[in-house]
Amino acid sequence: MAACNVNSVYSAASVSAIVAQPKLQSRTSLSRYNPNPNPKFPNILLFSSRGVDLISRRSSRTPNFLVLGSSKAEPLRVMISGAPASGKGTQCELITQKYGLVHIAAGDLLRAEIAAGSENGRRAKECMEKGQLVPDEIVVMMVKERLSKPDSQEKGWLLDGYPRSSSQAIALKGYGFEPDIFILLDVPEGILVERVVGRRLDPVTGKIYHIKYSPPETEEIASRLTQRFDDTEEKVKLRLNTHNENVEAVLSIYEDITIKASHINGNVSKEDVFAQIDSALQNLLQQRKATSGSHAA
Ligand SMILES: Nc1ncnc2c1ncn2[C@@H]1O[C@H](COP(=O)(O)OP(=O)(O)O)[C@@H](O)[C@H]1O
Repeated sequence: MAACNVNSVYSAASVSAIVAQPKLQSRTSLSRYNPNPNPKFPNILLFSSRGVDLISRRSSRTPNFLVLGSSKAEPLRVMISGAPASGKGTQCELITQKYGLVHIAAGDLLRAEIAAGSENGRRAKECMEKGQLVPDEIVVMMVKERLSKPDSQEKGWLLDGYPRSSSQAIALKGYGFEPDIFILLDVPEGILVERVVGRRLDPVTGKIYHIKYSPPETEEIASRLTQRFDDTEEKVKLRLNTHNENVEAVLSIYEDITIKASHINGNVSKEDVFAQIDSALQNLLQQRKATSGSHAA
């Protein structure tokens, strides 16, 4: 499904312009290494999605390789997706606590833009009111800029609610941002609407409550809780439709790195869902260790 059309400002040309400017994100610069001191035994460059490692041949006869320089442990790059109220926020909190990643939520970036009163914010709100996707020309640049900041580059990132369409995935890939893992929170649809309609935010602490399942601790907190403008039954149904229309296209792009963290009947606790995610992330780190070990061998 296409993004929402706001005042006809969305054009295919603007998106292809975004996609057509690939920029290789290499965290290891070749200039960091000394030039090969012995041209008789040429250096070997090992290219991988993790950057560039320089390997020098010790002798032309012995097939031993000495790793002279390798990029320091790469931070994790994680994408998380799921229907409205599938628990992305809760899982993101648990993931960032344990793995120290920078949490970047596309919806939060858009709400900040609305709060800032910008033209992009005004246009985004029109789409969000309808439960539709905000045009790529607004979202892609916002996410790309946040991912490019030094904290995301150094600590790694957890991208929440992006991409929501194949064009968003392709645009980000064009800028050199690709995830190590794509997590899909799989929650039965029946429980989602109830979760959304009862969801409340404490604007002071940022904590999310549910009036029935996770009520505020005190009267004082209860009196200041707010509700997101799109957390009504009518709007969540629209958002669910949008999610269902787009999820398969996005999944097909990340098929080989997708894990589904499942709520089965909706009865699984947040700790159990996190355990599934945690185990997938640990496996990924183990695999990396094994791969870097075999490079050094
Ligand atoms: N990647 C995105 N592309 C386009 N629109 C988005 C994107 N992320 C969020 N939005 C807009 O913001 C709204 C709220 O998103 P979010 O805060 O993630 O909540 P939800 O859990 O309902 O998806 C979405 O319904 C959509 O209109």
